[in-house]
Amino acid sequence: MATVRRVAIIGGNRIPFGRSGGPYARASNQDMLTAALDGLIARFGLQGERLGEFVAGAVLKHSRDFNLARETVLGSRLDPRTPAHDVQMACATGLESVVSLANKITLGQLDVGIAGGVDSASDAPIAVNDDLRRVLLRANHAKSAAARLKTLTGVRPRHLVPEIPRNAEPRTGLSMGEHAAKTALAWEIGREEQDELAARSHQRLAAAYDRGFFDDLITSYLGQARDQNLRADSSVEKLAKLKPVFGRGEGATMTAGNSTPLTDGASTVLLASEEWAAQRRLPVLAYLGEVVSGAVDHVSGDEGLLMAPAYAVPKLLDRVGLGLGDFDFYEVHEAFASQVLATLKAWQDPEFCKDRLGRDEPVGEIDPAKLNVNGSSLAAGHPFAATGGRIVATLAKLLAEKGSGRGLISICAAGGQGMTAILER
Ligand SMILES: CC(=O)SCCNC(=O)CCNC(=O)[C@H](O)C(C)(C)COP(=O)(O)OP(=O)(O)OC[C@H]1O[C@@H](n2cnc3c(N)ncnc32)[C@H](O)[C@@H]1OP(=O)(O)O
Repeated sequence: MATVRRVAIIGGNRIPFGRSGGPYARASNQDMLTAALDGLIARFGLQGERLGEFVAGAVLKHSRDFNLARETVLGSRLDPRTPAHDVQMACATGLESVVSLANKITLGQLDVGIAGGVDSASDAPIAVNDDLRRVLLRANHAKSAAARLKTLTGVRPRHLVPEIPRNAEPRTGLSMGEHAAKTALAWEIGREEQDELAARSHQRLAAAYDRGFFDDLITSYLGQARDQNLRADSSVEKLAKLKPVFGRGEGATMTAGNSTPLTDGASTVLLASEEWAAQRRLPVLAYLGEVVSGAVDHVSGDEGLLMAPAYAVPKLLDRVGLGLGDFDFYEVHEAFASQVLATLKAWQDPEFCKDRLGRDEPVGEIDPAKLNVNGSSLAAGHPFAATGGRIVATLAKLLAEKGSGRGLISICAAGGQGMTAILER
């Protein structure tokens, strides 16, 4: 018989995020995830322990990483008898890993585990094309060396063209930036407000580092002690000088400064039942509350690719009987500044709220002073699957610092999806 128990967030860890082709250019997903995992293990004295599960994922995975989480456990300081499995929900992978693990703790199926995520934009999986793969498979099945050689003589120059993963939606062919540019245009999101949001993200992340907020959340890695993308001196004036990179003509407002950079990094979060935490005398930072995922039809409908949270958050609020204003902190993943602003605008728009959400009143506004108070993905960078863990650990610690309260997480993801959750203390 299943029980239902609260899931405690005990702590998080990550490596500083690096820009694609930067300090981690030669590190694999497994290397980075192992570093983030071992950092967490060391912090909480879990060396040699057999945990309930390690649940993690990556968006860009090599075929050799068919169960990346399990291989990471085997290379880590955990007891190798700790089971592990992979999760994939694009940019929401990290949060989905947390939720997937938390559900097993809630149901009493296990007491403690670690969730995580990693991505390397530097080490993207380049594959051989389908034609060459078929020749190689035939050669592999050949009964003799001569037959194998004969099959291989069928290789033609066109077979050598590699399959390079494109940063594009499979069903539209547009990159996420191009999709976001269309949404920015539709919602009339201006350049200056995007640059303001981006500058604030950098300034707040720098301030959080300076006050030591990340001292126990980040393990230095390969000589990197802070997120490489962070520009403490960022300003609207500097950002205004950058040329648009997504969209066309006068309506193009999205630049390298108000978009997340391609990033490498990894994060982990320790979750447990309250009983386990109490037995270990480990303080609980916060508890995972309600969770809602969502998806929009960005292919045949007129929805923006990254607008799923605009739908999922109101559903989450209704489920728990709260208003948008009833939170102390809001962690809204900054895929692009324009994306955050379009989502906020949708919640204030009477027409969107009536026609799309079926509400008589707008969802409401978020106090900018409570939004991404320690900066977010525009400043830290966005190694796709590692962002959820970064956000959960940041928000849990903010709530622990405050002593009590409630925080809202909203993460948009490729494929027209999104994950939202509440943390409370
Ligand atoms: C659900 C989701 O999360 S969807 C989001 C998924 N993520 C993505 O799609 C990634 C999107 N990002 C990208 O594709 C790339 O990072 C791009 C296209 C935006 C930019 O790529 P690049 O042009 O290679 O960026 P690069 O780092 O070289 O920056 C371009 C210039 O802007 C400058 N710049 C970048 N950021 C800043 C900043 N914050 N302040 C001032 N200048 C900046 C750089 O210094 C560089 O200047 P330079 O040309 O004089 O050297």
